[in-house]
Amino acid sequence: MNALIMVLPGDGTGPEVTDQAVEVLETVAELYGHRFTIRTDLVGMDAIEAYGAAIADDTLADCAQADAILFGAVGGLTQVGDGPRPEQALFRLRTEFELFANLRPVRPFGALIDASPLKPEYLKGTDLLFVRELSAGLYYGHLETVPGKPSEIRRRGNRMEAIDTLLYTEDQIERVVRTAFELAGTRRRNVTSVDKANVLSSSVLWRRVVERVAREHPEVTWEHMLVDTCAMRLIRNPAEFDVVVTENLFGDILTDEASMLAGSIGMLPSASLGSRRTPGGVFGLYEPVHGSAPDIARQDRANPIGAILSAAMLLRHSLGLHPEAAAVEAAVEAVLADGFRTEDIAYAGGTAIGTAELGSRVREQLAIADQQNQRWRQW
Ligand SMILES: NC(=O)C1=CN([C@@H]2O[C@H](COP(=O)(O)OP(=O)(O)OC[C@H]3O[C@@H](n4cnc5c(N)ncnc54)[C@H](O)[C@@H]3O)[C@@H](O)[C@H]2O)C=CC1
Ligand SMILES: CC(C)CC(=O)C(=O)O
Ligand SMILES: [Mg+2]
Repeated sequence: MNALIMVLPGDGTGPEVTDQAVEVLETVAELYGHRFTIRTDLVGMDAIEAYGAAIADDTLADCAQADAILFGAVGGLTQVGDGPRPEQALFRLRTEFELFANLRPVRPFGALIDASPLKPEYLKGTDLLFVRELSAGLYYGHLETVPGKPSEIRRRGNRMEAIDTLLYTEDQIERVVRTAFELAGTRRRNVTSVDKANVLSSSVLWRRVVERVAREHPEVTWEHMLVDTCAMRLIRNPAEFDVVVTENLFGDILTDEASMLAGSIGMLPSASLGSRRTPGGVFGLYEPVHGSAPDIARQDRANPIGAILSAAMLLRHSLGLHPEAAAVEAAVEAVLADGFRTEDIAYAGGTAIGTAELGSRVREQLAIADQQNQRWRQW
């Protein structure tokens, strides 16, 4: 198939891990006979320097032409003062393309079971999917798209105060909850909806919408759970969860916590999906769950697996290439089973290698699996 993929590597370790994911996509194209056109542009700090904005309008226009976006990470060590912030690139992309459903799967690899700080017996059977609402909530106070919704630091008398606004419409809740119930139907048919309904009005509305959508899906079991309880139960019994749906901020925090079930924040991929259809599926932005990790940037130390598994999600959700996506995941599994690890997961034993070598070993495994398949076909 032909596909146009927009690549936005960004800041810090973003370019290092994205390079590995792009090379994996190029290997998939070569082995499976696809033609992927890769177009790359600046986002984050370099874009602020070059274009005066964290993402340029022209870059957004190019993204609109693409089947999918592969994103690295944005952000620096220190926050810039009043000027544009690199993180605004993400918010503009999420808003522009109405990327409302952020899928973050957490499935610890067998070879890494000892890399998690949790004892192996607690991790047994863990396979969960977070569906994080991505288009609204506290993070969107500054955007003009929601008029009269303040987020600012201001003077009150001779002291300062700060305000952020948390706003959710019924429609914003309904579309993401519906996505979660539909996805649960393809898995173990269980949804946990996470909120803070004992305190927040937005959570009370969230619950009402969940109850309405749940009635349309009698085949799916479900429950409400308060976010503080969820944070605790994710560690005490992660295997009890199938699909977890929650609002933007809670989902951001809980998924960083859940990354440790997989051994490292460097392991988790994500897909941010909207509703625009592509020839193979749905348009989306794919990025690892971690940030720009400036503390280890340009040292060949970052774990590229979250980025590579994000590329696998891109193949599956935006291009409809399911066997290719599964082949990438199997190649990652094989590399880990062979004992190769970046330093963040090296305490599970094995051989510590750098970002680039891990990526090349995944590509090598893809080629080996392809040769084996060809041999099977000849027989
Ligand atoms: N999607 C994005 O672009 C995101 C951007 N950020 C931005 O990233 C910057 C740094 O934020 P932090 O709080 O430090 O979060 P972070 O996720 O970048 O790093 C947290 C810790 O995890 C480690 N880490 C992260 N990714 C890793 C990888 N692939 N392999 C091995 N270790 C890894 C880092 O070295 C660091 O010790 C900030 O400017 C923040 O705003 C944060 C989260 C997401
Ligand atoms: C810039 C941040 C809000 C991004 C983030 O932490 C995330 O999307 O996980
Ligand atoms: Mg985050």
